[in-house]
Amino acid sequence: MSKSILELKDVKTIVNKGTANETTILKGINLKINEGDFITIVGTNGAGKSTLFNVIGGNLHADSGQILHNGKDITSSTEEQRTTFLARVFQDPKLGTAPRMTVAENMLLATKRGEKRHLFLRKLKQNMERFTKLAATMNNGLENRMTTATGALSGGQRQALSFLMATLKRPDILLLDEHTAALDPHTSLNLLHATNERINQDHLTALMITHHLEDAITYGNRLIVLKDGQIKADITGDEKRQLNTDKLYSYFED
Ligand SMILES: Nc1ncnc2c1ncn2[C@@H]1O[C@H](COP(=O)(O)OP(=O)(O)OP(=O)(O)O)[C@@H](O)[C@H]1O
Repeated sequence: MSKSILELKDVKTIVNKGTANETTILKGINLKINEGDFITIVGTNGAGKSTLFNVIGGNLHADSGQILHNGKDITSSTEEQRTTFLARVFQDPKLGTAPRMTVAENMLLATKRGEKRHLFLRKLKQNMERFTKLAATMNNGLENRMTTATGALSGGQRQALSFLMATLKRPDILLLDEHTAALDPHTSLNLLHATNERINQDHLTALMITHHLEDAITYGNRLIVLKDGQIKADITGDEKRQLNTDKLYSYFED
């Protein structure tokens, strides 16, 4: 049996507590994420997908229930504490990179995720070849811009850099929050391919939110449908391999 990396037990989140607008967003999520799982997550707007990532990332705390990392209770640990084992890539290419620092400097910082970080010129030189090779795996010319300030990159290059940074120091859990949604179709597909390759090669454990049902079916070994704050379907194995968009769409309807 696969080892469980992260487990959510009956996790509920409530917003605007004690007011007329009090709403329960996640309504008792039970989810066991196993080592090596690549889980795609779909659901209608407002289903709770980003809230689920916020609760896993520690940006938002669960109001009840438990979150375990390698069996250890992390329910009340902070976002900062969780960066030691967790990395997240957002939809907005501006998030996740420091705009005035160069591509190589950003990559060097990323090797120290969750630690006290200092930039040493010597370390930059030592790592330049490795960073350039890694940048080249993104197939978008990032390797030719290693000494360019990140703010001057194209959106696609910047997002590819955010992805590389999230995976440079191997995370136990990688959260991809519609990380290709702001890119044009060609650039988006390119990043999706690079993402898939890196996750498979490095046997990363990843969760990816997407609104593209075809992508949710194509990528990953497991697919979760969130509906109204609950897990409506959790599909793996042959069922996932045989899934088509019509069948998947039916989970959204009833
Ligand atoms: N801090 C908050 N205060 C009030 N309501 C919130 C808060 N965070 C989320 N919500 C509400 O909770 C619901 C779930 O939001 P969430 O962003 O998790 O959905 P989502 O599935 O990621 O949607 P989308 O596909 O549109 O990104 C929405 O109705 C949203 O308006």
